[in-house]
Amino acid sequence: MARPSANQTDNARERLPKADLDRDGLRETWSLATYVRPYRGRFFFGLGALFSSALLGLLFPLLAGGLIDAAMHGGRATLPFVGSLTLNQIALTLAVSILLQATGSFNSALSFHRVGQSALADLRAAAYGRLLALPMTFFGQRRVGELASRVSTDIAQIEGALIDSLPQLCRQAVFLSGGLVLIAVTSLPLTAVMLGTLPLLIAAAVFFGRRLRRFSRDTQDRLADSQTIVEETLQAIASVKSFANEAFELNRYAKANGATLAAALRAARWRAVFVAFFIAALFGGILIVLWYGALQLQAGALTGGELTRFVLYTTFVGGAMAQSAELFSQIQKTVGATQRVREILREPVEDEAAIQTNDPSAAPVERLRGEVTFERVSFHYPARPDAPVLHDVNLAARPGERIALVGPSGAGKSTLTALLLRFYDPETGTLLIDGRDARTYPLQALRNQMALVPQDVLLFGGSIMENIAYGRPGADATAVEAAARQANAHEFIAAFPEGYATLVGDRGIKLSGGQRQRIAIARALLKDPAILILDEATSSLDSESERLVQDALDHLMQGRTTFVVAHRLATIRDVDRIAVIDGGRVVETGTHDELSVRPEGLYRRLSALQFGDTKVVE
Ligand SMILES: Nc1ncnc2c1ncn2[C@@H]1O[C@H](COP(=O)(O)OP(=O)(O)OP(=O)(O)O)[C@@H](O)[C@H]1O
Repeated sequence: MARPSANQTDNARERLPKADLDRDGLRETWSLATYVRPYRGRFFFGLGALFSSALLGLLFPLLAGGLIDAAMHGGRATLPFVGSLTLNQIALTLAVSILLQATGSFNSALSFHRVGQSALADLRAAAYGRLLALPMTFFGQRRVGELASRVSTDIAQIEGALIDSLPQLCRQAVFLSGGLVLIAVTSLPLTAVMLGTLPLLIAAAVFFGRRLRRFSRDTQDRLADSQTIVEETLQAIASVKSFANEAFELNRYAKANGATLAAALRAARWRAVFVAFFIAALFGGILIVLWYGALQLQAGALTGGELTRFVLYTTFVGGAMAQSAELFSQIQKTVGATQRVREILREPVEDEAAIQTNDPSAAPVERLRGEVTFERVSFHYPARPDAPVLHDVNLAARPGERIALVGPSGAGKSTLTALLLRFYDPETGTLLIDGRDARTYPLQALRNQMALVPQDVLLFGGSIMENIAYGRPGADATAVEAAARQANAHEFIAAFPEGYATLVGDRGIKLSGGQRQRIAIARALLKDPAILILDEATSSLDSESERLVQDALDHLMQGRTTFVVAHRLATIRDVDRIAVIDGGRVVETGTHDELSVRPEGLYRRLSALQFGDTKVVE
């Protein structure tokens, strides 16, 4: 999946639902502390630095007011908590406090970033590890792309909370409580006047805030709609162009874009009204405080320095209050994001042992002989309990036997191979491998002895060497080359100027279907499995390529039990036995010759369909 851009992530974060701040939600969020624990030393150091710099910040109005008082009263002023100082001493203290404050801010910012990023890297790794270990059932019930982007958005939200919101919350809490205490110390009547103007501002902020949020969510939704159009059309650009539908798509986009603009303008009008009101209310409030303060000054109840100090503290308190609404909403979003990430971390994995040891070889199984027996196996996919897929399937493969699974589309061929790989377990009946119930083997160790050569071979972004070595991570260059030779891939690889270092995938060269298949065969050869599953490509290759692939497959199948999911009957002449599947049942088994002569047999009918009425595969 394409990595979301910063902008997309921000948009997605903007749209995250908020959770109720109930006890469970907060407990879930608190559980994130596990990820911070390894870095707790640095975390508490950062917290200490943060509180010190916030407290030093609170000194500023006190000293600034003191400067004015000293200037007006013979060069010396008496300050609460500090004592009597000269004008220059006050200025020097102020300069030192600013320096210390900057040092504290530097240390706290650096510590919170380090702790936050490290904890988040651990959380991302844990979430990814968990996702990889979840059973196929989980992926069958969710849209994987959506899931991946949701996890990355949720983790970005948590990251923002750890790095920005939490330190901000602490700083603002110091400013709010410290500021309130210090303005009350400065002048109680003036504090009462200031607090009197607050309810109006808070009510306005809540009223406008709700509307603004609704409008901006609306804008984001519409923006997402128009982005979906862009993504869809770019992904399917070949279809758009081949249908010459550029104008149609442009029109569709123009409508969605127009709706985004209309929503954005509606939000902008409210925002403008809000800004105008807030500025008028803010300055009005300051005017009232200043007017009353000036009266107090005139009456001699307050000094000029005290009034300055008071106004500065008021801006601290006001700023902290204004930020608290945003911080509160960030906390709500973070609680929601944590809950969703924790849901994934709690999902049961398919093989707990593999997760814990993180080492597939931890529970080794001796080399399997490759005997496979489906014994009265019935199965339905967990997502569709009402649609049975396999009914009472009996099928046995001797070690080294090659069995082709043929049958109409949707008959259940791939499902049988999915059970063999233990992506799912049978509903009833048993799958035996070397005479032992497949469920009793350690999952990773079992899969280590199987290889799947799929229809659509996925090559990872990286070199050809890395792509082949995927079959046995850590394999050396000689082994990779030997596998490539056996898979008839060496020649075309060596013909590239960069040979095995040639990059493939999104940023590299594009290989043909036949070349990709031979890479996949080399991968499987390197893995050296006892049991092999070939999901044959539906589209035919040209005859030369087909010969090379077939030859490579012959090498691969030697000495291994092989199940070939066959779509084209022409390619399965050499198998030992054919199992014909229809409607989830094995309806016929036998060799090509045996099945071709059964008068009413399904195989004979399928052959007739593929090769013309009279001709049966030879
Ligand atoms: N993940 C899934 N969840 C639910 N149902 C599924 C799933 N995968 C397949 N099915 C259903 O199971 C049935 C058998 O599918 P399966 O893929 O095994 O058929 P097939 O014989 O391999 O078909 P084809 O030749 O077209 O690949 C189909 O009806 C299909 O719709």
